[in-house]
Amino acid sequence: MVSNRNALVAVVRQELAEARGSARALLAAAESARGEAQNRRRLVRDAYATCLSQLTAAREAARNDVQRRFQSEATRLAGHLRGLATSSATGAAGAPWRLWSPSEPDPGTRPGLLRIGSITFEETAALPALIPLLDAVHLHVSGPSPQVDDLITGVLLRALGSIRAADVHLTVYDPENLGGTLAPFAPLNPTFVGPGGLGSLLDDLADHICRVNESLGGQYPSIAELAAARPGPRPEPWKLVVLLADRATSVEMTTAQRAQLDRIVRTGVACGVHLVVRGLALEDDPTVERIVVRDQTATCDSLGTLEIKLDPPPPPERIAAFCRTTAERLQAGPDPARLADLEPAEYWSESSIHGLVAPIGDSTDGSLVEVPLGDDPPHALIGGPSGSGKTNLIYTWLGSLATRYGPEELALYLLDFKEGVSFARYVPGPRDPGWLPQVRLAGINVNGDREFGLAMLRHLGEELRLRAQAAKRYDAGKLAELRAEDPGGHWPRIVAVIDEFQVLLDGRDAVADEAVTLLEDLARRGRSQGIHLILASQDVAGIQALWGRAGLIAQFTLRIALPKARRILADDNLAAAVIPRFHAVVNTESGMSGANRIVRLPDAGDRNVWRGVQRRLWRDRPAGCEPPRLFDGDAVPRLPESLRPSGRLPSTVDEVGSSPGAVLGERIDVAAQPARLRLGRMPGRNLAVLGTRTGEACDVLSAAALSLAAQGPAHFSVLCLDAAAGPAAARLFAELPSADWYDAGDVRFDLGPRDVPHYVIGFALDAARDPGLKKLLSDGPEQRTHVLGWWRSVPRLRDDLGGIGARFDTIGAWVALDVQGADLAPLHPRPGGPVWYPRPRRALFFDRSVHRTPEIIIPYEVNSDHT
Ligand SMILES: Nc1ncnc2c1ncn2[C@@H]1O[C@H](COP(=O)(O)OP(=O)(O)OP(=O)(O)O)[C@@H](O)[C@H]1O
Repeated sequence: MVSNRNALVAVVRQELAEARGSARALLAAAESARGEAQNRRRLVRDAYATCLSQLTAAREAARNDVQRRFQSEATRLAGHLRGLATSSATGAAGAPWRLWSPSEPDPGTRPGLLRIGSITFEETAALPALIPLLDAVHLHVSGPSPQVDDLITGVLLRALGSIRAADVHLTVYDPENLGGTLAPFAPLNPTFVGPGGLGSLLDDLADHICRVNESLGGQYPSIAELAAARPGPRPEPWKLVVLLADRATSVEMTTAQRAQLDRIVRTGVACGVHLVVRGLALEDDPTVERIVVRDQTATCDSLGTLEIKLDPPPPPERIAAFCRTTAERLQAGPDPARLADLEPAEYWSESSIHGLVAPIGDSTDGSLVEVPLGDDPPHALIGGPSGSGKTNLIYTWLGSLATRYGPEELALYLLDFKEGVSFARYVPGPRDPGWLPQVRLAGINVNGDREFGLAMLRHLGEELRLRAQAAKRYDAGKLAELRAEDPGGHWPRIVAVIDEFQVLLDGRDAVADEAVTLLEDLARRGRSQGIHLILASQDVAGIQALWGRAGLIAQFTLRIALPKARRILADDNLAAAVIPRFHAVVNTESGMSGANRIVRLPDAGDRNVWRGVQRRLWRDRPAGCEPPRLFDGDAVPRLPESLRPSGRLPSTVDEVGSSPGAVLGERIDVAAQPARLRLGRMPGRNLAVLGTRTGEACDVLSAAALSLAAQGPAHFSVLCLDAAAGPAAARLFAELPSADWYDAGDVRFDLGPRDVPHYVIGFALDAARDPGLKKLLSDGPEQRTHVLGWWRSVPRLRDDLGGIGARFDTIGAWVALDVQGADLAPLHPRPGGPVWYPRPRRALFFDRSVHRTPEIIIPYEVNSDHT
């Protein structure tokens, strides 16, 4: 029993132990499963956290990017808007008060927008807040009175300051303050309307609108039509009507007055009537811009919900100064026309067949004054003391002509004897390669070179001859007939302007005599051939040559006198003495009193303004339009490449011409031709260059030698007997294809005959003191050996030719530099020597076989460094 029990106990124990063991195993498995689950949970949590932080970073980055893009877009947009705003409200319409001053509107432009404050948009820098007014809307302003009045004051000043004073009339209805609200504008003489005056004011405005509308064709244009309309002169000044209504006004307003007001609102803008209203309701209309003011901010129709931070009102002293100067200007009459006002509607649309008509300014009533040139009057004389505006007048006239008549209709020859470059603006320059297409020739810095004036007159004389011949062929009496008979011909009217022409005619010399004769011929016969002269001078009275030839002066029936001009008008015509600055008297009847027209001249001096016009004309130039010939008295011409041996290498097969021409310098003529000395096989065909200017003497000799070398096979002997001429002589020697060199240690003149022409180029030949030279001079030319030598004075040349009493027969040609005319007497065909006053870079050239009198030439610059 006991053992059974024990056995049972043992079994139970066993089972219990097993059960406990498996329970423990189960527990352990459960524990490990739990650990694993916990581990997994931690991993998931970590992954989630990483993912979350990555997402946050990505979101941040994306947001930053979007924000950055937004910022830059907004800044860019704001920049565009600012640019747009600046160009829409330029000058007085947009400048801050601190920098404010009135500004002139550009011709042909419509009024722009006006600044009233600034707007800030999404952290961008503030943009100007602009509103329209003239030619666009009426303004209705509501809000607290002082701020509204400040805003209206600012708007008025901006509007008035950005248009011409004469183009607007201001009316102020201010029953409460009797005009005191806008008192600073009083100097402008606005119409102030007091209490009880509103009804008649509205009636007057309605009548005015009717009248203007009828003059516009009876159709009130819409705002869109107004904006699209071509800018043109306004038929009437704008009427800017400020209605500062008090409570009584709106209470007492009659139905008829309300109806008139509504009519004005609907039709006023189209007819230039603009209301600026506070204290009165205006009916809804597209032409009403409403501004609602709240303390220092406002909103307006055209800017939607954007809040405007209002500008402070303009400082009273700005308004006072503006009104004072504007009132003074108004009293002085309308502003003179500007150069741009003289431009035609379309360039080059006029024909010059019957003459040239162009405005040069306006009269005091604002109408343009036109000046004719043609059969009558054919020529013009302009006079006025220095500084009275002659150059300005010529600029104006030329500008007016050049915009009307194209190069087929008009050719200009311009010469200025002043020390200056007035006409340089019409020719190609370093800053502008363009030119005025009608200009055929321009002379600047000509004051020392009267010969160029003569050359131009000769050229015009030749043109006159050609035209007369053509006219004869076609049996035509005047240019209009010639052009009708020969429609394919090129017969523009020629206008030759000579400023300070007295320089050309001054002095009793051959130049003055020939110039007067040529002028007389041109003045007499040019009329019918379409050649017109415009002569300007500061002292016409002093030109004896002119007054001595009544026939000449009688042709100049068009007279233009600037203030204080003498002798331009008839003796009993005193108009020039009394006209103010920048005015002129235009008289087409030789200055007779009773035929005066007073012109106010525009300011044509601004080179940049002119450059813009000229560029447009130049772009439209006809194909083949050559640049004008420019003669600049201050410029030194370079020896053309074609006249150097490198330009044309001589070859032995080339024929040697019978008399090659040595080029000595540039002739002072219209074609800028080289002056040549023919060196034929005849006695005396030698050249003496005379004077002490080493550089120019070397240039003359070098140009001569190089140009000879360029013409065919030749041999040269270069003699250099002066160290100062050494570098130039050496360079010449190096450039000549066939040459020998001699210097002080090796002087030889017993040079044997050669089978090609032989030229002895002698620098400072007077230093040789060698009797062989005399023989070479006399015998050489017939054997085709010619001496081209430089002697530093005439007596030294004489010594080489045999001393006192020597004859100069062997010197057939000479070029004198700084040698006085009297010293040249022995070499001159007429006793006393030539009239010659030496001046730098000018030489007197005489060739016995072609010249009757010597001619002035400009020695070429051969090497730019003068070595
Ligand atoms: N109509 C004008 N409006 C404004 N300024 C002008 C006008 N005419 C001339 N001027 C100015 O007056 C000055 C002298 O004018 P301009 O050079 O034309 O005179 P001028 O008679 O040719 O003098 P000068 O013979 O001494 O050269 C210049 O500064 C020029 O800009």
